[in-house]
Amino acid sequence: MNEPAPGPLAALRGAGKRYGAVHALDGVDLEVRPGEVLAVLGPNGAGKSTALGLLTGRVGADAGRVSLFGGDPRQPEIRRHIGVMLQEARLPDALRVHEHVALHSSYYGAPRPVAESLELAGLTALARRPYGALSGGEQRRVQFALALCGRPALMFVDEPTTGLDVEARRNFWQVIRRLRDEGVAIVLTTHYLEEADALADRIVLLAGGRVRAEGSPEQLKRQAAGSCVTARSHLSPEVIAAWPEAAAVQRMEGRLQVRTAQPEQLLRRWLAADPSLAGLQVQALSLEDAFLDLTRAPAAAGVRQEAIA
Ligand SMILES: Nc1ncnc2c1ncn2[C@@H]1O[C@H](COP(=O)(O)OP(=O)(O)OP(=O)(O)O)[C@@H](O)[C@H]1O
Repeated sequence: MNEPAPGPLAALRGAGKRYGAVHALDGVDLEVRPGEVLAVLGPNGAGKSTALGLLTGRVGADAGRVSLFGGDPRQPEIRRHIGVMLQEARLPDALRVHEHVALHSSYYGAPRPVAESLELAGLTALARRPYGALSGGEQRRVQFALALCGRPALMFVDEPTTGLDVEARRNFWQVIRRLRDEGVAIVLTTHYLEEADALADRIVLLAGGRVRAEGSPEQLKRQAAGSCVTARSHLSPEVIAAWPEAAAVQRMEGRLQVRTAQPEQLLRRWLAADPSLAGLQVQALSLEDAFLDLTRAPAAAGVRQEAIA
Protein backbone atom coordinates (compact mmCIF):
# COMPACT_ATOMS: atom_id res chain seq x y z
CA MET A 1 0.00 0.00 0.00
CA ASN A 2 1.23 3.48 -0.83
CA GLU A 3 2.22 5.76 2.04
CA PRO A 4 0.09 8.94 2.06
CA ALA A 5 2.07 11.97 0.83
CA PRO A 6 3.46 13.82 3.86
CA GLY A 7 1.71 17.11 4.57
CA PRO A 8 3.47 20.45 4.40
CA LEU A 9 5.90 21.36 7.18
CA ALA A 10 4.57 24.89 7.24
CA ALA A 11 1.79 26.71 5.45
CA LEU A 12 -0.01 30.00 4.96
CA ARG A 13 -3.66 29.72 3.92
CA GLY A 14 -5.28 32.94 2.77
CA ALA A 15 -2.92 34.77 5.11
CA GLY A 16 -3.25 38.52 5.50
CA LYS A 17 -1.27 41.11 7.41
CA ARG A 18 -1.86 44.84 7.43
CA TYR A 19 0.25 47.66 8.78
CA GLY A 20 -2.13 50.62 8.79
CA ALA A 21 -3.17 51.12 5.17
CA VAL A 22 -0.44 48.79 3.85
CA HIS A 23 -1.44 45.24 2.98
CA ALA A 24 1.91 43.59 3.63
CA LEU A 25 0.26 40.24 2.82
CA ASP A 26 -3.09 39.93 1.13
CA GLY A 27 -4.56 36.43 0.91
CA VAL A 28 -1.33 34.49 0.53
CA ASP A 29 -1.30 30.70 0.13
CA LEU A 30 2.09 29.13 0.48
CA GLU A 31 3.43 25.82 1.71
CA VAL A 32 6.79 24.38 2.59
CA ARG A 33 7.19 20.71 1.73
CA PRO A 34 9.53 18.25 3.43
CA GLY A 35 13.10 18.29 2.17
CA GLU A 36 12.69 21.15 -0.30
CA VAL A 37 14.45 24.44 -0.77
CA LEU A 38 11.75 27.05 -1.31
CA ALA A 39 12.86 30.48 -2.51
CA VAL A 40 10.56 33.41 -1.81
CA LEU A 41 11.31 36.10 -4.37
CA GLY A 42 9.95 39.55 -4.97
CA PRO A 43 10.80 43.24 -5.13
CA ASN A 44 11.33 45.43 -2.04
CA GLY A 45 8.21 45.58 0.07
CA ALA A 46 6.68 42.52 -1.61
CA GLY A 47 5.92 40.88 1.75
CA LYS A 48 8.72 38.31 1.87
CA SER A 49 9.92 39.11 5.39
CA THR A 50 6.35 39.39 6.62
CA ALA A 51 5.60 35.91 5.24
CA LEU A 52 8.63 34.57 7.08
CA GLY A 53 7.56 36.47 10.19
CA LEU A 54 4.17 34.73 10.14
CA LEU A 55 5.64 31.28 9.53
CA THR A 56 8.18 31.70 12.34
CA GLY A 57 5.67 33.05 14.84
CA ARG A 58 7.23 36.52 15.18
CA VAL A 59 4.30 38.24 13.47
CA GLY A 60 0.62 37.49 13.98
CA ALA A 61 -1.71 37.17 10.96
CA ASP A 62 -4.80 39.41 10.69
CA ALA A 63 -6.55 36.95 8.38
CA GLY A 64 -6.26 33.36 7.25
CA ARG A 65 -4.36 30.51 8.87
CA VAL A 66 -0.71 29.87 9.62
CA SER A 67 0.65 26.47 10.55
CA LEU A 68 4.04 25.16 11.49
CA PHE A 69 4.46 21.38 11.91
CA GLY A 70 0.67 21.26 12.03
CA GLY A 71 0.51 23.62 15.02
CA ASP A 72 0.63 27.31 15.84
CA PRO A 73 4.05 28.90 15.26
CA ARG A 74 3.39 31.34 18.08
CA GLN A 75 3.90 28.47 20.54
CA PRO A 76 7.56 28.37 21.61
CA GLU A 77 7.55 24.57 21.83
CA ILE A 78 6.71 24.33 18.11
CA ARG A 79 9.37 26.87 17.19
CA ARG A 80 12.09 24.76 18.82
CA HIS A 81 12.34 22.69 15.64
CA ILE A 82 13.12 25.56 13.31
CA GLY A 83 16.29 27.54 12.70
CA VAL A 84 15.93 31.20 11.76
CA MET A 85 18.33 33.72 10.27
CA LEU A 86 16.78 37.16 10.07
CA GLN A 87 17.87 40.05 7.87
CA GLU A 88 19.34 41.81 10.87
CA ALA A 89 20.63 40.40 14.11
CA ARG A 90 22.18 42.09 17.09
CA LEU A 91 24.59 39.85 18.94
CA PRO A 92 26.99 40.77 21.73
CA ASP A 93 30.26 42.00 20.23
CA ALA A 94 32.46 40.72 23.02
CA LEU A 95 31.57 37.02 22.76
CA ARG A 96 33.83 34.95 20.54
CA VAL A 97 32.42 33.11 17.56
CA HIS A 98 32.65 29.66 19.16
CA GLU A 99 31.10 31.00 22.37
CA HIS A 100 28.10 32.32 20.44
CA VAL A 101 27.63 28.97 18.74
CA ALA A 102 28.10 26.98 21.98
CA LEU A 103 25.65 29.21 23.86
CA HIS A 104 23.03 28.97 21.15
CA SER A 105 23.51 25.20 20.80
CA SER A 106 22.79 24.80 24.51
CA TYR A 107 19.17 25.88 23.90
CA TYR A 108 18.49 22.72 21.88
CA GLY A 109 17.99 19.10 22.88
CA ALA A 110 20.19 17.51 20.23
CA PRO A 111 22.42 20.19 18.71
CA ARG A 112 25.22 19.62 16.22
CA PRO A 113 28.69 19.52 17.72
CA VAL A 114 29.97 23.13 17.84
CA ALA A 115 32.91 22.27 15.57
CA GLU A 116 30.52 20.93 12.92
CA SER A 117 28.33 24.05 13.01
CA LEU A 118 31.44 26.22 12.70
CA GLU A 119 32.69 24.16 9.81
CA LEU A 120 29.36 24.23 7.97
CA ALA A 121 29.24 28.01 8.24
CA GLY A 122 32.90 28.38 7.17
CA LEU A 123 33.92 29.75 10.55
CA THR A 124 36.52 27.27 11.76
CA ALA A 125 39.40 29.70 11.22
CA LEU A 126 37.47 32.53 12.91
CA ALA A 127 36.28 30.53 15.92
CA ARG A 128 38.27 32.55 18.49
CA ARG A 129 37.55 35.97 17.00
CA PRO A 130 35.18 38.25 18.97
CA TYR A 131 31.94 38.81 17.04
CA GLY A 132 32.52 42.58 17.03
CA ALA A 133 35.84 42.11 15.21
CA LEU A 134 34.27 40.35 12.23
CA SER A 135 33.38 41.85 8.85
CA GLY A 136 29.71 42.19 7.90
CA GLY A 137 29.86 39.07 5.73
CA GLU A 138 31.57 37.09 8.50
CA GLN A 139 28.91 38.18 10.97
CA ARG A 140 26.25 36.88 8.55
CA ARG A 141 28.02 33.53 8.63
CA VAL A 142 27.83 33.47 12.45
CA GLN A 143 24.10 34.19 12.23
CA PHE A 144 23.81 31.32 9.79
CA ALA A 145 25.71 29.02 12.18
CA LEU A 146 23.22 29.93 14.91
CA ALA A 147 20.33 29.03 12.60
CA LEU A 148 21.69 25.58 11.83
CA CYS A 149 23.35 24.59 15.12
CA GLY A 150 20.16 23.15 16.68
CA ARG A 151 19.81 20.61 13.87
CA PRO A 152 16.43 22.03 12.80
CA ALA A 153 14.10 20.13 10.46
CA LEU A 154 13.20 23.43 8.81
CA MET A 155 15.26 26.57 8.36
CA PHE A 156 14.14 30.08 7.44
CA VAL A 157 16.84 32.34 6.10
CA ASP A 158 16.01 35.93 5.14
CA GLU A 159 18.32 37.33 2.45
CA PRO A 160 21.23 35.17 3.63
CA THR A 161 23.72 36.22 0.97
CA THR A 162 23.12 39.97 0.81
CA GLY A 163 26.51 41.56 1.39
CA LEU A 164 28.48 38.36 0.80
CA ASP A 165 31.23 38.31 -1.79
CA VAL A 166 31.01 35.92 -4.74
CA GLU A 167 33.10 33.18 -3.15
CA ALA A 168 31.24 33.33 0.16
CA ARG A 169 27.93 33.19 -1.72
CA ARG A 170 29.01 30.10 -3.64
CA ASN A 171 30.17 28.45 -0.39
CA PHE A 172 26.82 29.26 1.14
CA TRP A 173 25.04 27.59 -1.78
CA GLN A 174 27.12 24.44 -1.21
CA VAL A 175 26.12 24.35 2.46
CA ILE A 176 22.45 24.82 1.61
CA ARG A 177 22.67 21.87 -0.79
CA ARG A 178 24.43 19.80 1.87
CA LEU A 179 21.73 20.58 4.43
CA ARG A 180 19.04 19.72 1.91
CA ASP A 181 20.81 16.40 1.26
CA GLU A 182 20.54 15.77 5.01
CA GLY A 183 16.76 16.23 4.65
CA VAL A 184 16.52 19.77 6.04
CA ALA A 185 13.82 21.89 4.38
CA ILE A 186 14.92 25.46 3.78
CA VAL A 187 12.94 28.61 3.04
CA LEU A 188 15.03 31.47 1.81
CA THR A 189 14.28 34.93 0.58
CA THR A 190 16.56 36.50 -1.94
CA HIS A 191 16.83 39.31 -4.43
CA TYR A 192 19.18 37.27 -6.58
CA LEU A 193 17.44 35.44 -9.36
CA GLU A 194 20.57 33.46 -10.02
CA GLU A 195 20.55 32.25 -6.43
CA ALA A 196 16.96 31.06 -6.58
CA ASP A 197 17.70 29.37 -9.88
CA ALA A 198 20.76 27.61 -8.48
CA LEU A 199 19.23 26.46 -5.21
CA ALA A 200 15.48 26.30 -5.22
CA ASP A 201 13.28 23.30 -5.88
CA ARG A 202 10.37 25.73 -5.96
CA ILE A 203 9.96 29.48 -6.15
CA VAL A 204 7.11 31.60 -4.85
CA LEU A 205 7.12 35.03 -6.40
CA LEU A 206 5.45 37.72 -4.27
CA ALA A 207 4.61 41.29 -5.20
CA GLY A 208 2.33 43.75 -3.47
CA GLY A 209 1.58 41.17 -0.77
CA ARG A 210 0.22 38.61 -3.23
CA VAL A 211 1.55 35.48 -4.90
CA ARG A 212 2.18 36.34 -8.56
CA ALA A 213 3.72 33.08 -9.69
CA GLU A 214 4.76 29.78 -8.24
CA GLY A 215 6.59 26.73 -9.55
CA SER A 216 9.99 25.22 -10.20
CA PRO A 217 12.61 27.59 -11.62
CA GLU A 218 12.09 25.90 -15.00
CA GLN A 219 8.31 26.36 -14.87
CA LEU A 220 8.69 30.01 -13.96
CA LYS A 221 11.18 30.62 -16.72
CA ARG A 222 8.81 29.04 -19.23
CA GLN A 223 5.92 31.10 -17.90
CA ALA A 224 7.95 34.27 -18.11
CA ALA A 225 9.77 33.52 -21.35
CA GLY A 226 9.15 35.97 -24.08
CA SER A 227 10.37 38.46 -26.62
CA CYS A 228 10.05 42.13 -27.17
CA VAL A 229 9.10 43.21 -30.70
CA THR A 230 9.51 46.91 -31.52
CA ALA A 231 8.50 48.69 -34.74
CA ARG A 232 7.04 51.89 -36.23
CA SER A 233 3.46 51.24 -37.26
CA HIS A 234 0.29 53.16 -38.13
CA LEU A 235 -1.74 50.76 -35.97
CA SER A 236 -2.92 51.90 -32.57
CA PRO A 237 -1.64 50.14 -29.44
CA GLU A 238 -5.24 49.19 -28.59
CA VAL A 239 -5.58 47.25 -31.87
CA ILE A 240 -2.36 45.31 -31.21
CA ALA A 241 -3.23 44.70 -27.55
CA ALA A 242 -6.36 42.86 -28.70
CA TRP A 243 -4.30 40.27 -30.63
CA PRO A 244 -3.96 36.93 -28.83
CA GLU A 245 -0.14 36.90 -29.15
CA ALA A 246 0.31 40.34 -27.56
CA ALA A 247 0.97 40.22 -23.81
CA ALA A 248 1.50 43.97 -23.38
CA VAL A 249 1.93 46.97 -25.64
CA GLN A 250 3.80 50.15 -24.89
CA ARG A 251 4.50 53.36 -26.84
CA MET A 252 8.18 54.15 -26.95
CA GLU A 253 9.60 57.21 -28.72
CA GLY A 254 7.18 57.03 -31.63
CA ARG A 255 7.42 53.25 -31.88
CA LEU A 256 5.34 50.44 -30.43
CA GLN A 257 6.92 47.83 -28.22
CA VAL A 258 5.07 44.55 -27.84
CA ARG A 259 5.82 41.81 -25.31
CA THR A 260 4.99 38.39 -26.66
CA ALA A 261 5.64 34.70 -26.10
CA GLN A 262 5.02 34.04 -29.84
CA PRO A 263 7.10 36.55 -31.81
CA GLU A 264 6.76 34.77 -35.17
CA GLN A 265 2.95 34.65 -35.10
CA LEU A 266 2.82 38.23 -33.86
CA LEU A 267 5.07 39.42 -36.66
CA ARG A 268 3.05 37.62 -39.32
CA ARG A 269 -0.14 39.21 -38.05
CA TRP A 270 1.46 42.64 -37.69
CA LEU A 271 2.89 42.62 -41.22
CA ALA A 272 -0.42 41.47 -42.67
CA ALA A 273 -2.26 44.26 -40.84
CA ASP A 274 0.36 46.92 -41.58
CA PRO A 275 2.59 46.29 -44.63
CA SER A 276 4.27 49.67 -44.02
CA LEU A 277 5.71 48.46 -40.69
CA ALA A 278 9.32 49.70 -40.33
CA GLY A 279 12.29 49.86 -37.95
CA LEU A 280 11.68 46.32 -36.76
CA GLN A 281 13.61 44.90 -33.78
CA VAL A 282 13.09 41.58 -32.01
CA GLN A 283 14.84 41.00 -28.68
CA ALA A 284 14.65 38.14 -26.21
CA LEU A 285 13.58 39.22 -22.73
CA SER A 286 16.23 38.69 -20.12
CA LEU A 287 15.21 36.50 -17.21
CA GLU A 288 15.36 39.58 -15.00
CA ASP A 289 12.97 41.45 -17.33
CA ALA A 290 10.67 38.47 -17.37
CA PHE A 291 10.59 38.30 -13.56
CA LEU A 292 9.91 42.01 -13.39
CA ASP A 293 6.99 41.44 -15.74
CA LEU A 294 5.61 38.68 -13.55
CA THR A 295 5.82 40.83 -10.44
CA ARG A 296 3.93 43.74 -12.01
CA ALA A 297 0.17 43.83 -11.68
CA PRO A 298 -1.24 43.08 -15.13
CA ALA A 299 -2.26 46.30 -16.93
CA ALA A 300 -6.05 46.40 -17.23
CA ALA A 301 -6.23 46.55 -21.03
CA GLY A 302 -2.77 45.13 -21.68
CA VAL A 303 -1.64 48.56 -22.90
CA ARG A 304 0.90 50.69 -21.13
CA GLN A 305 0.83 54.21 -22.54
CA GLU A 306 3.67 55.78 -20.64
CA ALA A 307 6.70 56.69 -22.68
CA ILE A 308 10.10 55.38 -21.71
CA ALA A 309 12.64 58.17 -21.75
N1 LIG B 1 6.57 46.68 11.30
C1 LIG B 1 6.07 47.29 10.21
N2 LIG B 1 5.39 48.44 10.34
C2 LIG B 1 4.84 49.06 9.27
N3 LIG B 1 4.94 48.59 8.01
C3 LIG B 1 5.61 47.44 7.82
C4 LIG B 1 6.20 46.74 8.90
N4 LIG B 1 6.80 45.62 8.41
C5 LIG B 1 6.60 45.64 7.07
N5 LIG B 1 5.88 46.72 6.73
C6 LIG B 1 5.45 47.06 5.35
O1 LIG B 1 4.87 45.91 4.78
C7 LIG B 1 5.28 45.77 3.42
C8 LIG B 1 5.98 44.42 3.23
O2 LIG B 1 7.21 44.47 3.93
P1 LIG B 1 8.23 43.24 3.96
O3 LIG B 1 9.37 43.64 4.86
O4 LIG B 1 7.50 41.99 4.26
O5 LIG B 1 8.73 43.19 2.43
P2 LIG B 1 9.98 42.43 1.80
O6 LIG B 1 9.45 41.74 0.58
O7 LIG B 1 10.65 41.58 2.81
O8 LIG B 1 10.89 43.65 1.38
P3 LIG B 1 12.50 43.79 1.25
O9 LIG B 1 12.89 43.04 0.02
O10 LIG B 1 12.67 45.28 1.08
O11 LIG B 1 13.12 43.25 2.51
C9 LIG B 1 6.15 46.96 3.10
O12 LIG B 1 5.35 47.95 2.50
C10 LIG B 1 6.63 47.41 4.46
O13 LIG B 1 6.90 48.80 4.48
